[in-house]
Amino acid sequence: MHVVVNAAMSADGKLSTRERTQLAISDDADFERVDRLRAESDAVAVGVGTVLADDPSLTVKSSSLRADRVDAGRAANPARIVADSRARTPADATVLDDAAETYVLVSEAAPVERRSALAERGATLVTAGEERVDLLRAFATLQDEGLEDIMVEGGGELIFSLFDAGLVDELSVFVGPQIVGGREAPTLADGEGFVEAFPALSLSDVERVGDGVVLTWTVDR
Ligand SMILES: NC(=O)c1ccc[n+]([C@@H]2O[C@H](COP(=O)([O-])OP(=O)(O)OC[C@H]3O[C@@H](n4cnc5c(N)ncnc54)[C@H](O)[C@@H]3O)[C@@H](O)[C@H]2O)c1
Ligand SMILES: Nc1nc(=O)c(N)c(NC[C@H](O)[C@H](O)[C@H](O)COP(=O)(O)O)[nH]1
Repeated sequence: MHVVVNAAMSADGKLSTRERTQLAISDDADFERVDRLRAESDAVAVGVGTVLADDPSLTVKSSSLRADRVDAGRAANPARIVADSRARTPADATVLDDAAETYVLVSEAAPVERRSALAERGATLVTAGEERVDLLRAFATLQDEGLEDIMVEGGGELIFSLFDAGLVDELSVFVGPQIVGGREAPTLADGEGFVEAFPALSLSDVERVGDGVVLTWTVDR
């Protein structure tokens, strides 16, 4: 399995505002790069915080990239993965529509009626972990399902946990030309934070995009 985290942050490192509502940091050129990354992936993953804040579709926007996938014998859109310990994904969330297959990763603590509601909407549930999703186990199950190339779009809570679990192979970040500020605003890696054994990165690419820059690192092992 190969896991790429991709996100967009302001010049001061924020993924959105202190109100945690969706904020377009990427410009059109960067959203096109994100679309190409999605099109290359078997699945696109987010945390339920992002589903609740943004209601994303996580589909490939370019019809020619979707057609290329179909020509290659793949589904038009990559699968979608939502890490959702307590099955809080709303039944009417866009990620549950029929544009792509959707896996919801839940813990044992997810209420039965919430799980049933998601299963009724066609989601495939993967249960791993007691209170919180055990990402190592859940991702092993996804690999058994044939998902090899995973793109993670955020948010900061999920990204921190994936680094903590040693699951990230590559990180690409668009750093955009604005200041957002706010000590409560989400950053690239939130969660508890590391105080030692910081994941170390090696820079593999730097690309100017408009007034921003895309930084790509591989994660040292
Ligand atoms: N700029 C960007 O690239 C970008 C990308 C995605 C999200 N966002 C923004 O980020 C914010 C949402 O991010 P967030 O950090 O609040 O939520 P998140 O999307 O990271 O989701 C966190 C949730 O994931 C679930 N989860 C399950 N297992 C987990 C585990 N092992 N570790 C951590 N979480 C686990 C939990 O229920 C948790 O509440 C929104 O404001 C959104 O707009 C920005
Ligand atoms: N690359 C990127 N740049 C941004 O400026 C931004 N705000 C996000 N945010 C990621 C988040 O998951 C969004 O909700 C999805 O990018 C929406 O995806 P859709 O268009 O609904 O498919 N991602």
